[in-house]
Amino acid sequence: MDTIASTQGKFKMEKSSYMHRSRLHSSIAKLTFWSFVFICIIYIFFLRAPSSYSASVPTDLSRRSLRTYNYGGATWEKRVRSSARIRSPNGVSVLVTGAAGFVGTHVSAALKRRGDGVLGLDNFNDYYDPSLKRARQALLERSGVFIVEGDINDAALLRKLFEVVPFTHVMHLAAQAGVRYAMQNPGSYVHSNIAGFVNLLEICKSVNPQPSIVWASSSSVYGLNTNVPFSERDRTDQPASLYAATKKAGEEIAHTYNHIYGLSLTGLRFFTVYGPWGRPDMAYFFFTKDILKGKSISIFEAANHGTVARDFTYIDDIVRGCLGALDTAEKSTGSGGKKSGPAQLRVFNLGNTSPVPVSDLVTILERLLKVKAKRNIMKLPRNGDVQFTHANISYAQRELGYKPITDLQSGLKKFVRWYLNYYSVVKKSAE
Ligand SMILES: O=C(O)[C@H]1O[C@H](OP(=O)(O)OP(=O)(O)OC[C@H]2O[C@@H](n3ccc(=O)[nH]c3=O)[C@H](O)[C@@H]2O)[C@H](O)[C@@H](O)[C@H]1O
Repeated sequence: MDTIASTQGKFKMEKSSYMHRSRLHSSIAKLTFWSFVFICIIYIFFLRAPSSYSASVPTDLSRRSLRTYNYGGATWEKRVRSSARIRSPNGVSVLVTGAAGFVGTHVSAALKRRGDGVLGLDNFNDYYDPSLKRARQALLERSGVFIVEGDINDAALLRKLFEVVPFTHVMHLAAQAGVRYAMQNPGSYVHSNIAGFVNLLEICKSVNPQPSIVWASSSSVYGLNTNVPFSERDRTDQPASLYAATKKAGEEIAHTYNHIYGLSLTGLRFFTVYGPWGRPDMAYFFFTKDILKGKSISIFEAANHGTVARDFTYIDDIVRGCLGALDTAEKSTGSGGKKSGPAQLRVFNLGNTSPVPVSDLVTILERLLKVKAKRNIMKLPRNGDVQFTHANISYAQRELGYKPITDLQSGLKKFVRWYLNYYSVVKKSAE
């Protein structure tokens, strides 16, 4: 054997021509066989895959295309069940969408702490640094919360989750956030805040039992409203940004699903939520980063040097509001996609009731960071920002027992402590 392989020359070639031919045939047969096996494996792989594989159509407009996610299988189902298992006598089982997000992480952790079953869902998109989302995921994992990686537009995945766990509640926090980014990427707002929300509601209305749903609306729905403080009864038909318009659309969509299918729906209008593990696209967060780097920050002011202010609300207060909403949510009344009676439909402001000018926020940060900011005062750009927000929270106080207790100074102190610690650890581990 090794002489044939190693010897060159005419004689040897002639002598071995039969063997060559037979080897050639056997090689072709082997190649055909292995190609067949390979094609079978690819075929089986795609057949077993959830519908999101075939639905994966990336578009520039949406940015949030349905990526390929892996789910299914006995081990995966076991993790899902274990995460969603209720561990306290009056506990509930909650599917938290956007669980690797800022509010989602805090709400998931709080639910888990009190013994509720919690399963997270998040698509880990790159709107802001996904490594922060991964760090939040790791934090939740340590407390026993599993986050399934997937998109709320993936109907097959949502159906599968409800097959594995009959969730009593959905805390829907997955969304495309950010007021100003809507001008850069309008499609992502439609994809997540409208199409994604409708997809989720379609699943919720058809499963049995239907869950009760609490979801994140936004203070931005008040848009150009000038009544202060903003009350749930005020008009919300003048959104100033596409973000606000999609959240307002969400409120109307919620009305429809409540009306037709008997889904119990509670919308929460969050007012500029801030705190540890926050969102890097928000002003308090990137101001902190830029002040520490000695970079100048832009502070917006309205016409005629008008003050721009926000009703900044601390994350722990928001979490209490979310839990209050879940705890007072009544059951949905439909089954098999049909309504059998009127169901609860609510919208609440969750704010702090004390607006603070953005320039004061910067002064607090300067004190906490012990660094003077390089302030660049500029005109409020016409890209969706409103001049001020101010929540009237009496309805939430009455119905949910909501009572914010954190002023901006104390809340930012906790944020800065977290920020310095988190980024020193990240920096150290990168060295
Ligand atoms: O309540 C909400 O529903 C929304 O809250 C948040 O939006 P906003 O209140 O606009 O927060 P954020 O961007 O932190 O700007 C804070 C302030 O800084 C001012 N601002 C901003 C940037 C800048 O460079 N300079 C500046 O002065 C700016 O004019 C503003 O006055 C969420 O991002 C949004 O997803 C949504 O949840």
